[in-house]
Amino acid sequence: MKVVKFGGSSVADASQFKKVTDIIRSDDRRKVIVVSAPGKRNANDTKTTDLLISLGESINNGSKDEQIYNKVMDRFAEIAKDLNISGEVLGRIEKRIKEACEAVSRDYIAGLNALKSCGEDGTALLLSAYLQSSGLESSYVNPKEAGIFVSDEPGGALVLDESFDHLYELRRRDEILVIPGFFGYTPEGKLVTFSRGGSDITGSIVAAGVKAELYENFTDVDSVFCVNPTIVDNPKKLSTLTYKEMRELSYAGFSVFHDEALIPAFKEKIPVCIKNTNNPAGQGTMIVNKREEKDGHVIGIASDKGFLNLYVSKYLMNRELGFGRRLLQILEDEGISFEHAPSGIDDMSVIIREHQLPKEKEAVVTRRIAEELHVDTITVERDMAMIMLVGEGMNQTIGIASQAATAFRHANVNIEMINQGSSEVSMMFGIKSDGLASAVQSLYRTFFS
Ligand SMILES: Nc1ncnc2c1ncn2[C@@H]1O[C@H](COP(=O)(O)OP(=O)(O)O)[C@@H](O)[C@H]1O
Ligand SMILES: N[C@@H](CC(=O)OP(=O)(O)O)C(=O)O
Repeated sequence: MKVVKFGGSSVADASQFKKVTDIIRSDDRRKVIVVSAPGKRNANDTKTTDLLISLGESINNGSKDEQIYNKVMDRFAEIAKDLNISGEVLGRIEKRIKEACEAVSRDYIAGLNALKSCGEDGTALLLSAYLQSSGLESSYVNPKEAGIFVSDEPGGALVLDESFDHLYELRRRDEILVIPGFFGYTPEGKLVTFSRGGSDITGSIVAAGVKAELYENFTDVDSVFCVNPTIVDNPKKLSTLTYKEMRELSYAGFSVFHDEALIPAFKEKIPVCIKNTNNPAGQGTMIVNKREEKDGHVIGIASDKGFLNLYVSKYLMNRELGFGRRLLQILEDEGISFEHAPSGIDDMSVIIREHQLPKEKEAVVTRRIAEELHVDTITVERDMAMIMLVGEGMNQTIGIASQAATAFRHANVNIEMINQGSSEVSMMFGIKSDGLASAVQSLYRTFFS
């Protein structure tokens, strides 16, 4: 049995639904289907999830934006019309969206989660109806019915262990099951979504639960590339990656697969295959537990903007027991999570995502650090980017850092920070954001040309 997830780009319009149906029909092991909400049809389009979020915000600000509401409904109506799906299905979708809009007025956070889930829910209803009308026996399965139970963390839910046994029961069903991705229910019955891009997580949870032979993740690229294809033209395709490599790469910027989505599949050792809905015959990328050719080379370069460096220095910091703990405690008190914390004898840097430390909070945090830790210097440098070189065994290979440093020099980009850290499979470089593209291109030439 295979679990197959189709991302937003794969269900963006009726012609994509037809490709999805052909893919499902072509292999009778494709029994459990997880879908996202309709994504962008072209570069200037808006994802349905983003429309739903804007709709929820408008309700919260006091007046429901009817234009956005109509845009959401039009997207579903157009797909239904082009696929000849009955008005009853569209009526069900509309009813759910209206109920979620009312829920937003009562309780913004809970209501917004319900509203966000309508994108995936509507897609699942439409797809199962279309599969039926195409002669494939199929049912829509709500995540509650499937037994996807999650923690009560709206917009960032985590799966609860009990889900996996419930999901195993789905194996008893004969027809093709279509499950909306991106959300689950707390044991008390409250709908909660995963973080953005979370349909990948649903797919992985379901694959682990039903003990699938393969988790196929269909998107709009032929494979995972060794570098973001929007930064380097025609980059090298990766045929195989390990779970560990992919998790590092996703976390550090490979948006093609959610970084949290690997864990359930990894625990059950279910291989993951990333494939293209627009070219299903292509080989795709396999993500597995072990890769044969561990040649010690860099296999991927991930990058992301939007970081800051909170830097503190204090003479004799090395002698002050508990300094690091107290600094990180202040961040914890203020609800700020950090990414990396490289340190020197008298200095410590904490790398934080910029959205975690808005300007108002920055003032509070820096004042507390200055007053409570009596530091000599404290600075906050924004507009930082992180570049991660990833590859199993890479850190045992001599010369990677020096080759990387040469690549940065060729790109004329100053390295602000290097962190080989505790990960066995990655090396991180911090630079100013404006040098990101040229640094990544230069690293690509060094390691892949
Ligand atoms: N290293 C990479 N390899 C492949 N795609 C990448 C990579 N980094 C970023 N991407 C982007 O990820 C996109 C696919 O992910 P996403 O937009 O979430 O698809 P979906 O609509 O299927 O959920 C690609 O179109 C590509 O632009
Ligand atoms: N629709 C949700 C969840 C998701 O996984 O979407 P996509 O498959 O388009 O990345 C989002 O936009 O966050």
